[in-house]
Amino acid sequence: MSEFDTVLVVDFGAQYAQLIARRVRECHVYSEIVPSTMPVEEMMAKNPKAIILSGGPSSVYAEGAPAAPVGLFETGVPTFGICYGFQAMAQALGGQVAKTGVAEYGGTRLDVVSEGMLFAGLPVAQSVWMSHGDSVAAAPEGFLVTATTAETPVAAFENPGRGLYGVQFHPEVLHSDHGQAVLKHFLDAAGCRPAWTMLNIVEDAVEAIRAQIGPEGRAICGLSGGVDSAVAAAMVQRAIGDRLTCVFVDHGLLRQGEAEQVERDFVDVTGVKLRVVDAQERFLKALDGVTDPEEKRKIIGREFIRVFEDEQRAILADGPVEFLVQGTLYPDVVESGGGTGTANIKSHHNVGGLPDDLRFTLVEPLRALFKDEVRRAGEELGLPSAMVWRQPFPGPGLGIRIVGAVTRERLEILREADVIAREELSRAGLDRDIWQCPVVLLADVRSVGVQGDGRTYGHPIVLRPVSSEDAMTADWSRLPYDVLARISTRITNEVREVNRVVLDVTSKPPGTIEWE
Ligand SMILES: Nc1ncnc2c1ncn2[C@@H]1O[C@H](COP(=O)(O)OP(=O)(O)OP(=O)(O)O)[C@@H](O)[C@H]1O
Ligand SMILES: O=c1[nH]c(=O)c2[nH+]cn([C@@H]3O[C@H](COP(=O)(O)O)[C@@H](O)[C@H]3O)c2[nH]1
Ligand SMILES: NC(=O)CC[C@H](N)C(=O)O
Ligand SMILES: [Mg+2]
Repeated sequence: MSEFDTVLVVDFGAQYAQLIARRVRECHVYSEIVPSTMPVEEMMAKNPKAIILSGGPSSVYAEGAPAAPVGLFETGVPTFGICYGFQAMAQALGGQVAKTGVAEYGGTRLDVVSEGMLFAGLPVAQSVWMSHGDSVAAAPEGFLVTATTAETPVAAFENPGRGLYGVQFHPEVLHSDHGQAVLKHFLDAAGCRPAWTMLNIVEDAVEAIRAQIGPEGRAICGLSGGVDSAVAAAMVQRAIGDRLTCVFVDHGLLRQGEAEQVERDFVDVTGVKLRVVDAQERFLKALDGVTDPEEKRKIIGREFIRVFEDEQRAILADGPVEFLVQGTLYPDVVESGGGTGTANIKSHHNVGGLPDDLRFTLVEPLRALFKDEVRRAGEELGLPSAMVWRQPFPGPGLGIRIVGAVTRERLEILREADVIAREELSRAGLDRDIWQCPVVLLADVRSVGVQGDGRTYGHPIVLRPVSSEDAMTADWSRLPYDVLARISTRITNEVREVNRVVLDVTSKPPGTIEWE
């Protein structure tokens, strides 16, 4: 008998497939992801103790929609359907799935109507995270409906005799109150033993990097001052020492003080070789007049690589550089549409924004991880906590926080508003409470104001404070009113052209964190 049990996550193109796998691993059960197109015999060859069917962007009744793997429910392996997986299970077993016309996105109240196995011992009313437009209208025969919501009469069902369970909500996201307990109940019901332990992420990664780059290879690393690139750089430095050169690109889309922070928090601590490139001119020129978010992202992704190529040539004297290290995380990959059948939500500059003619071999030690796992690795590597706990800032920077074309003047306005928001949030001691607070300039929107007894016709600034664990889902942060008031007053007083400050009160889903 194998030392540990395996759970397969069958991926229907979910945003959250890795998250499900990770939650299973947190229950000390080994888990891996397989595409929904894998034949059942192949799945069975992996000897799974349980199977989880993921969510996905399709509708089960649509032509060409991925179906539950043929023969799966006859194998006797306990199976848990989540969202699309729940709908696919219902359909395959003779239930009904339909578009009810009412969608649920974000936090939703769930009422447990029958405890069953999944909800044993849990509160009858709980808050869960939903993201669906289709619903199970009728459960298959022999299934007990265990939960409902105001809009979804069949929000969970089970048939313990056959080892089949399903929920419409997403137990894998942290915002679902008892999600992890529900998942654990399924794993227990399936007889999975908590015998698997996560091996040391850092040591494994360093070993893999050494093997990939080889004894002579050289690498450059895009270093942004953010936690992901810092951790990736520190791992690579540990693996290949001074054959690594870091490159910080000032693309003109940075916030105030960004460059200084990289020097202070990272270079001083690690002694890594750093080159700072002033590339403002080329980025702003390439972005001139561009308003489409995806186009902006692709341009920024391409220009980053062009800068890295210039650096590749510039340091040729020390020997050729074949490898490019990036702090790519799993959310960057999945949102860029990088899973099997996964929708493209936005092209992250470092994944979906890469040009086709990339002349580097990528080194991405964090590609399967989530931010909080990366932070843990950063602490293990001994990086300073200011670095490890820094709030994320996207690579395309302020370029995707100006809704409209990017100009120097607009960047200046946004930079001034951003620094005020950050100052006030820090002063109120809220830095660790919120995940990040994008400050967005609606450059093509104007509204009427009255300032100094005169009429103004200025732009709105949007505050987007969110709480999150891993950026896959988020909720808007309930900031104290007096902090919001101070930020609003200061921005409208101190930043010319801005006469209105608005608060974004949208969760993710349905909104993403950044506006573009
Ligand atoms: N200004 C920059 N100069 C060089 N490389 C950059 C820059 N901005 C981003 N990158 C590269 O793109 C990768 C992805 O950016 P991303 O913002 O997701 O990560 P990060 O900046 O390292 O961390 P964080 O998410 O905490 O901001 C980075 O890890 C880094 O390799
Ligand atoms: O390096 C990055 N390159 C990008 O292109 C990019 N787009 C979004 N983000 C950051 O990712 C997290 C999730 O953001 P969204 O909810 O907007 O997709 C949030 O933390 C965002 O700030 C990016 N980071
Ligand atoms: N998140 C999901 O799996 C969504 C399933 C399906 N596309 C729906 O909207 O209902
Ligand atoms: Mg960043």
